[in-house]
Amino acid sequence: MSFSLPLIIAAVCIVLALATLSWLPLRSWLRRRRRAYELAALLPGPKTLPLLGNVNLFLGLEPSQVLLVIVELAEKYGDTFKLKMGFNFSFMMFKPRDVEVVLGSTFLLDKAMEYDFLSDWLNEGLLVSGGRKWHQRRKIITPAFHFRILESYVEIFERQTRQMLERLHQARGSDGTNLIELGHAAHLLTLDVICELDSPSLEGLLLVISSLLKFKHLIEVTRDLGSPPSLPLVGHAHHFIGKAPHELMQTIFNFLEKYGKDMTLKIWLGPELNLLMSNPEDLKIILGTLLFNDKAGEYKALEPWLKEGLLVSGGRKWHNRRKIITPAFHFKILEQYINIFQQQSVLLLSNLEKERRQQGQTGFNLYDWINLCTMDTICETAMGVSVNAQTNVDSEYVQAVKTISMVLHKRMFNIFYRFDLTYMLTPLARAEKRALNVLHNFTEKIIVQRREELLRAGQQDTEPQSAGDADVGAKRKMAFLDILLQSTIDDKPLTNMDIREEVDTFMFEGHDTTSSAIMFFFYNIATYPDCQRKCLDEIISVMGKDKESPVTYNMLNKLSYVDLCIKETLRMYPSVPLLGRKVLKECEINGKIIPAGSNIGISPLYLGRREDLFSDPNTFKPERFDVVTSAEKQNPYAYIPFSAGPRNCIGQKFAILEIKAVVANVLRHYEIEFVGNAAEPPVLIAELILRTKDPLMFKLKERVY
Ligand code: HEM
Repeated sequence: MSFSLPLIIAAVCIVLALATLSWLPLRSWLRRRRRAYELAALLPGPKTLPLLGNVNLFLGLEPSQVLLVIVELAEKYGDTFKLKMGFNFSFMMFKPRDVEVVLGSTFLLDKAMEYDFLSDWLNEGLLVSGGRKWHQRRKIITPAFHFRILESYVEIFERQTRQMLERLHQARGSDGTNLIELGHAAHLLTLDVICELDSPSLEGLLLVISSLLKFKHLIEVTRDLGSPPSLPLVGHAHHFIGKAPHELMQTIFNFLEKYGKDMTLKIWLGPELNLLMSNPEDLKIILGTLLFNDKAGEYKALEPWLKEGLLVSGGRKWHNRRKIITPAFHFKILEQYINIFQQQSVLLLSNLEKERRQQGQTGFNLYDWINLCTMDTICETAMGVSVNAQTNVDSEYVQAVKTISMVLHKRMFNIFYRFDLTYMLTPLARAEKRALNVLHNFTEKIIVQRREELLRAGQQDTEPQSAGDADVGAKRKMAFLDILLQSTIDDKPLTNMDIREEVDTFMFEGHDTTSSAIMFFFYNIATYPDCQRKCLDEIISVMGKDKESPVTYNMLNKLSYVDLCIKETLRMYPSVPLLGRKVLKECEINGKIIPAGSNIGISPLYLGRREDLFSDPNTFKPERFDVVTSAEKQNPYAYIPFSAGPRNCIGQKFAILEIKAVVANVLRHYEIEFVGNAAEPPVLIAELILRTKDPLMFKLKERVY
């Protein structure tokens, strides 16, 4: 058999090209192509040619004939058929019901490939752009088409029409017999009109007018919503100025009780409209659908650290990321983490033991030790390395996490730090910059290292070889980081920056929340000793009397009474006391008009303490969550410590397992006693994470059994 030279060269080129392509993106591309072929096979369509597909049907046709061919094909193959243009499928849809689904969808917002031809001229203008960019632009451009603004254009339409008529009159000739091309004249008219509208001064004016109109509209449509007395210009801001952090939340809750209508309260902070909504029926729409998927302005403070990570991002970016991160929380993966929970709990116990030995009469504050434990845990599970926070509190990374958490709280809740311009001049801004440097460098280093290890190993499930940093100790399985390193979006692997956003988001969202929950759990069972006893009995019956035996996934799943106590703790003390969403499009929720541009605030804390939703809400009653014995039926949108719906907490199962592992280990060793007045509930501060005004102090008594 003999081969010709061009054939051999072609074969070598193909082999080289395949070898240079990284296997992962190629595999994912092939998977997508296979899926596209499978789905396309379900639809009718004309026969295809190799490589060309159906391109031959349109070759050499005049534009007017293209439409005729499509109509003919529709007659032959029905309302929905496929065309294959080269390697890509196009689906032609003529059924109004299908068209409604496509055009009404919030996901199918990106334009077809054919629009790429426009991008040299229009770049990423409204017509061509997609995702977050399209979202933001559409929002600011929409008011320019308000009817009041359109009204001001009528004069231009009128003037330009008069000019066109003049041109037509001349073209008609003196005897009126000349033929005129009306289409061309109309084209010139619309060109003149649009150029006139496009002038920069008009743009500025439009912006001012549209802002005023928008503001007026906000006032009009929300007139019927309940609100406390307001002042001109400041709105309701004066009610909050000068209030201590713990008074702010109480003030809002009091207003809701007094002025709220249908459990909704309207608060104007200057020109900013905030709606506090707490009717579970409304929350079903807000949290249960993807209509309100964008986060409120307050989340901006998180962006310097988390950039566009899962917690902060919106639109398509959020959707793609959520899809690829979800498998990282599969129970098979969580099971691998139990060892880490156990090892970190043992370190916590040794720190608690040191404190216990010198606790004195006033006891000590458990929170800081718990917080270091949850920091170590999330770091090791998300990145696969330990920062040794519990044994090395002074580590640069640990200090940077603490600094940034403090900065975020201040930026979100202190008016002095709210505005970028004034904030930049404060020492806090400089501290934030230094901390961000440390955090970002650390995460980046781990990602680069792991990427290289994966590349070197040439397979996807290797253990890391070394961490190579003074702060970085043990090496673990890295399901979360590995999943991100192996994922693709639109056939492209995630960049180091993309991955850093998500790893940092886990670091932020995954440790303060859990430590707050563990601290309030200890507070509750310390002030309800019967519940503490029941927890201990259950722990001993599931895990035995050997205090040192490690917890397992199965054991944790059997701790059902502990589970009820965690649920009840999160009802009374939800770690995230307030959530916020931004309304992008005016809508109606159960009869209330919610205007575009307003913020929606939702408080899991307020909902959890409402008497009409939870009987005797200020009493710790874990049994209320027992589905077998309790008569109390929980509304899923009234109990929302992990939020609800498609954008709920992705880490909730992880969090519950971690809390159980820590409390089971601590309760086996110590009886927990609250030092303070148990009859006086702690004064709460509802910031980014729920905390108490004064530290909760505890004494630990060694258990002997
Ligand atoms: C008791 C512990 C926890 C509580 C009470 C909690 C609560 C919440 C809440 C209320 C949200 C919604 C936030 C919003 O809409 O603005 C949320 C989102 C999120 N949580 Fe948690 N969380 C906990 C632990 C964790 C842990 C351990 C992780 C990671 C391992 C985690 C990762 C996330 C992420 C990534 C999001 C954003 C999800 C998205 O927007 O799609 N959380 N969490």
